[in-house]
Amino acid sequence: MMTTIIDGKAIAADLREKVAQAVSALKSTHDIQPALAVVLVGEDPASQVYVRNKGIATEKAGMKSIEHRLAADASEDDVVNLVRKLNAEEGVDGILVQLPLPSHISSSRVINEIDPDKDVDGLTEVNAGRLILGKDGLVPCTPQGSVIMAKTVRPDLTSLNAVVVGRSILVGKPLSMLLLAENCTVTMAHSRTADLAAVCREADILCAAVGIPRLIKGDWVKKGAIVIDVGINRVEEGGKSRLVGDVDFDSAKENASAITPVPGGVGPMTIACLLRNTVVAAARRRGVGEIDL
Ligand SMILES: Nc1nc2c(c(=O)[nH]1)N[C@@H](CN(C=O)c1ccc(C(=O)N[C@@H](CCC(=O)O)C(=O)O)cc1)CN2
Repeated sequence: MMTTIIDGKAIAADLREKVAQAVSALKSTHDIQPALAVVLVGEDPASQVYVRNKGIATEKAGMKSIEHRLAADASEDDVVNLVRKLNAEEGVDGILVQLPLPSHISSSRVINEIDPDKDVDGLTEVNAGRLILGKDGLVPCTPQGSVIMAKTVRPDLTSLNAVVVGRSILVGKPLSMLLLAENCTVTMAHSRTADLAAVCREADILCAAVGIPRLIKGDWVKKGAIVIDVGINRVEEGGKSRLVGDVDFDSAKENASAITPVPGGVGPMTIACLLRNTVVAAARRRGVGEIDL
């Protein structure tokens, strides 16, 4: 069987181009330049890279990028006060607090301070509620990117059995809701699911977001399934550091009809969807209405 390797970089580049066109139209017809504010607390090296890449991508799409960096020992109140200030700023359309936060700060408290209409990560309780209720809101970026990728190989997901392995707030739970909205029959599985292999074998769409390197083996993948690997795990192998997913790519691709690689799969979609959410939020907040991207 020919297996399609779903190219996240190419799909993300395409989405970023569409966002840039929407931004250009907002500027020329409404004199609006969307602005994204990113808050980074501490010096986590990976977070610094992600934040820098978000800033570059935001500017490349023609939007304004605002960065706020707080020291690792900033208090929870310092972060909350900054979020409140950004909520009140008319010119800020999107607010994102880079995760993880230092352990002395409650991410849940900080995130839920964000104005839901500026919550471009889609992580506030209000946006989680909107997603469950099927109302317009802002949808978390990585799950949004995962569904876009699956739909590049199978535009209509109706009636498919989707298994989501992982139940995080950032990915597993919202991804399950998005697949339900696509009319899939969704099973939410996790590291403690009894006979996880058997559950995975039922999947027409198998999404792995559990954070365990290569947990999902090739013989857990049904012939012809679409495999979306959300895991990004750094492992040491042969004296070298490399990124691997939650799926054992080489064996899984023998059975899958389509599969996302790591790196170059879902990861790049995260930032592209963030840009999309920012332009969508800007158009709604500023009374232009819905943008179709
Ligand atoms: N507030 C948020 N914090 C975090 C999120 C998020 O969506 N919102 N997600 C991750 C980190 N992240 C973005 O913030 C992110 C992770 C990975 C990638 C990516 O493109 N990865 C590449 C590989 C990169 C490498 O070589 O190291 C890939 O998979 O191809 C983009 C964004 C946690 N925090």
